[in-house]
Amino acid sequence: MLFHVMMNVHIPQGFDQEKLKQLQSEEHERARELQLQGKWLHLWRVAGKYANVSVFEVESPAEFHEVLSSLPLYPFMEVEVAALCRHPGALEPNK
Ligand SMILES: O=C(O)C[C@H]1C=CC(=O)O1
Repeated sequence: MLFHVMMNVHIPQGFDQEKLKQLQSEEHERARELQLQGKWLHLWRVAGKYANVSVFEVESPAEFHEVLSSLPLYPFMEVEVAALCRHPGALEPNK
């Protein structure tokens, strides 16, 4: 199953900068793992925002939830999700 996700990260004002750096480093490591596992197919920065557009491929909505909530920055994210399916006009079977 494919999921399109928009993640907006909101760090509370005055949040400890060292703790933030640590969380960001853990987040990058987790993102790396998920990309290497083939679950995080696309990861794009939204220009000018602390936000990304991503596409995940997972087995089920339950796995998707597990993956997303495993992200260290998840508690600071506003997330918009759309489940994807193949478009009949798409030229190639795409992921
Ligand atoms: O920077 C972000 O958009 C937040 C998060 C998503 C992947 C990652 O490494 O950090």
